[in-house]
Amino acid sequence: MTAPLLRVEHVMVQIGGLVAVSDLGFEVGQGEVVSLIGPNGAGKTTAFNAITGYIRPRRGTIHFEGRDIIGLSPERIAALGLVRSFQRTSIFGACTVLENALMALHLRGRAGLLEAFIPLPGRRREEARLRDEAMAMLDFVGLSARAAARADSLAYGEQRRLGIALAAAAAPRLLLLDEPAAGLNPSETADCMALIRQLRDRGTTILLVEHDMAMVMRISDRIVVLNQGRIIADGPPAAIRENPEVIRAYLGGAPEGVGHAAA
Ligand SMILES: Nc1ncnc2c1ncn2[C@@H]1O[C@H](COP(=O)(O)OP(=O)(O)OP(=O)(O)O)[C@@H](O)[C@H]1O
Repeated sequence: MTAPLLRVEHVMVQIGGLVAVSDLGFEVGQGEVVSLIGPNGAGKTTAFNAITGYIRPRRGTIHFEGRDIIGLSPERIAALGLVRSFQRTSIFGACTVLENALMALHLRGRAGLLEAFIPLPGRRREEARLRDEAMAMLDFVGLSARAAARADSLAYGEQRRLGIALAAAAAPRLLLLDEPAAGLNPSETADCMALIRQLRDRGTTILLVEHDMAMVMRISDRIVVLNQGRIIADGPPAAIRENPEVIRAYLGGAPEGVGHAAA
């Protein structure tokens, strides 16, 4: 058996005096789509922040491709291939969709300072190549027809897709998506699911936090359930749906669709 891409063990995070996550432990294997779910305040965002280097855990270990990443900066972690989705706010609204895509490719570091030293014909070739790559990326997320539009003129679902495309531009090994379907209508959610599947098929492993249970049940290979800062279940959707502790955790004002009792 190969080592998991991500291994989180006994992670404890304190925010102020409060224990936001008490004992987090789960793995994400290469090529999987794993969802992290749980009622409000369960610790999902905190877990994402710890994995991506925005919060330092008090205890525990986080290994990415066998390497301990606790203490590394978010930029360093991203450079290793563990990337978090850009939120809608990180899209430059006043720039065109294509310009946003080009900026994401530049940030990836292929182009950049070095470019200034390339002789002009070479630079033009490099620019044309990047443009082609940016267009291919927009085509991939179904936005090539909108390339010349200002990003803030896109519909909400399109902006979310652009956000995912910008994160995917880094060609990450593991992509963390924070509520990719939030605020989307059913047809936009279907597009978002198709996009996640395409990313997985291209070799990107996906870990997502999502409240849309219908989507989580359909898209996940495995679901990790957090409640009050600890893991209460970890397994394939069919097992999670039937898990009494999960159903209990969600009863009383939880997202619809977990388990038959809550449905
Ligand atoms: N900046 C903060 N200051 C104080 N408490 C915080 C902070 N961030 C998180 N917490 C607390 O830590 C716990 C876990 O919160 P977290 O945001 O990780 O949960 P979540 O599962 O992402 O919730 P939601 O689904 O509502 O986004 C909660 O009790 C929350 O109140």
